[in-house]
Amino acid sequence: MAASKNTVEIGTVIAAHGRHYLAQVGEEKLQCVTRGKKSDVAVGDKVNLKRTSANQAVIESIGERKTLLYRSDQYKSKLLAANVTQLFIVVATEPGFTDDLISRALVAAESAGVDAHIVLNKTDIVAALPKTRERLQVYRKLGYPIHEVSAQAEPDATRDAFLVLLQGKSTILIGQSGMGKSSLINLIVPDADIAVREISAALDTGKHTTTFTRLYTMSDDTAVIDSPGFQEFGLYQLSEGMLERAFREFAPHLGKCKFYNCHHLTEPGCAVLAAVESGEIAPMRHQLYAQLLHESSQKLY
Ligand SMILES: Nc1nc2c(ncn2[C@@H]2O[C@H](COP(=O)(O)OP(=O)(O)OP(=O)(O)O)[C@@H](O)[C@H]2O)c(=O)[nH]1
Ligand SMILES: [Zn+2]
Repeated sequence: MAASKNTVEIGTVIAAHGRHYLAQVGEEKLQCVTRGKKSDVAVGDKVNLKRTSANQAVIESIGERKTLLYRSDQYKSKLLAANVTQLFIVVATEPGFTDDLISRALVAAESAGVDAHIVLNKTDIVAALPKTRERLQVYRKLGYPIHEVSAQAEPDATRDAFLVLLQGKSTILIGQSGMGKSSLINLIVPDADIAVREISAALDTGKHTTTFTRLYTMSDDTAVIDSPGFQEFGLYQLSEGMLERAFREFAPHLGKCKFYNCHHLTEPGCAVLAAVESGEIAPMRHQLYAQLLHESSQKLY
């Protein structure tokens, strides 16, 4: 029997589309809205709900978040997911990926206190493997784990490796289009396609089935979140202090610049610039830092 209208129930937000949400409450999926114009609910949020009908509810409040991942442009920020413990960036031997997106995702993870890993898919395309490994070396040196898999050529080994990595965690997968993220999700979550159809019917997203973030519950303490591919990963919301700390290789040099308020851009006696000069910090990473600092100064909200 459905709970009475006045009981507060606890659910997990498993999909968001505009200001419409789908929450998992036990075995049920409830269509939810927020009160008023609030739209600060993220996939992964634990929410307190009050039912308005058998399969609908209003989100009364959001439980305390362990983590919150978000991105933003000049005008507003966009919640990606709440309560995730790790972020997997999916790349492939082919087609090519951009370092910009990888580093932005790493910065987002660092500033949210989320562990970041890189998944290199399509290792079966051996001709492109050495070059790809070489490109990922910069991240390996920074200490980010890199997992090599092949969703297509070694599905069983790939699934097994993932299940170990995901166990007990809440993991969000992100990646550029074509990297094989959908193939990996389908391996890990056997009924993913059915779940997506169910969710998009409930949220009435029409044909835009791949444009929303959704959460798959694997077990009580294990969840996987699939996020749509995006071209832009703006991080306008990060302050200068957050940015310099999100580049983990800057850490040994922070506080050692000549000027205490050094921006690490052109200042004389800058310890970060000296480390770039000596090859200790990759120029590509410092360039992205400068770019992100520029973006955050353009923030209009
Ligand atoms: N050779 C090879 N191809 C793969 C592998 N995994 C996926 N692919 C192929 O790569 C292409 C993209 O895979 P998808 O799973 O659709 O990739 P996606 O990252 O979800 O991309 P979008 O759906 O565009 O976001 C498909 O043609 C897959 O068949 C792999 O391990 N090896
Ligand atoms: Zn400096």
